[in-house]
Amino acid sequence: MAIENKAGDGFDTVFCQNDSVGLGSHHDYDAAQARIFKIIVIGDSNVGKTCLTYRFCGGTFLKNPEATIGVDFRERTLQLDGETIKLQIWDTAGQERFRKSMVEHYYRSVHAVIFVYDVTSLISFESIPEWIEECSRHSVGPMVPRIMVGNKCDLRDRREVPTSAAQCLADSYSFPLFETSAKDPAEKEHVDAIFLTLAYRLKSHKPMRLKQLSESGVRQLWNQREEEATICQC
Ligand SMILES: Nc1nc2c(ncn2[C@@H]2O[C@H](COP(=O)(O)OP(=O)(O)OP(=O)(O)O)[C@@H](O)[C@H]2O)c(=O)[nH]1
Ligand SMILES: [Mg+2]
Repeated sequence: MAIENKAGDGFDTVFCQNDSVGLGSHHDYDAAQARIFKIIVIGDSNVGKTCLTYRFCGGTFLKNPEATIGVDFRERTLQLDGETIKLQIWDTAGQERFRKSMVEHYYRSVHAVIFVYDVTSLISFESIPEWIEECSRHSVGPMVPRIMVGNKCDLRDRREVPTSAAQCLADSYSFPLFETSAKDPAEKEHVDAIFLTLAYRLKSHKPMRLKQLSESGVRQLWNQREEEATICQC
C-alpha cells in the first residue's frame, strides 16, 4: 500500500509495473557506466532493515536474519528512462554496540537516507527523531532526500503506530511516508516502488562529476561560488 505524500516535497510514488522501468538484477546492463548512489538505511534494531533491503535486492523474504554487525552492503542496478544507475544500499546495524565504530562511515558522502520503524513497536517509532538528529549531526545536507518507512504492516492486529501519527511526524519533517511489509509477498512491488521513488529523485539531481568539467568550467564554478559568498551575509 502507498501512503499519499501530503508534504508537497516533490516526491511521487513510483510503481514499477510497466516496462519503462527495468529492474537490473537479472539483466546484463552496462554497469560500468552507471552512476552510483549511496543510500543508508537507519533505525532501531529489529525493525526489519535487513529484510527490507534483502527484499529489494534479492527479491525474497530473508528468513532468520541475524542482527547486523557494522554494515551489510547490497546493490541493485536499475534502468531508468534509458539510464543505468546503481543503488548501493548500506544496511546499517541498529544495535549501538554493533554500530558505534562505523557511524562516521555510514554518513560520509551519502545520497539518500531511509529511516525505518516497526509499526508494531511504538518505541521504534519514538526513536525516529533521534535517528534524524544523528543524521543532522553528521552534516548530511538538507538536499539529501530522506524518507520514512513503517515496516511489518502484515502484523495487523499487533499494530501500535497509527498511520495518522506517522503521517503527522513525517509531515513535520517534510518527509514522504511509506508503510509496507518486507515479509508479505503481496508487498514486493511496493517495496520496489519505495526504492524506485528514491532512485528517480536521485536521478533527477544529477550530481556533478568534477572530472567532467573543463578547466574553464571549474574556473566559472569557482567564480560563481566567490560571488555567492560575497552576496550572502548569513
Ligand atoms: N512479520 C514481519 N516480520 C518481519 C518483517 N521484516 C522483518 N521481520 C522480522 O523482524 C526481525 C528483525 O528483522 P531484521 O531485518 O533483522 O531487523 P534489522 O532492523 O535489520 O535489525 P538489526 O540488524 O539488529 O538492526 C526478524 O525476525 C524478521 O524476520 C516484516 O515485514 N513482517
Ligand atoms: Mg539488520
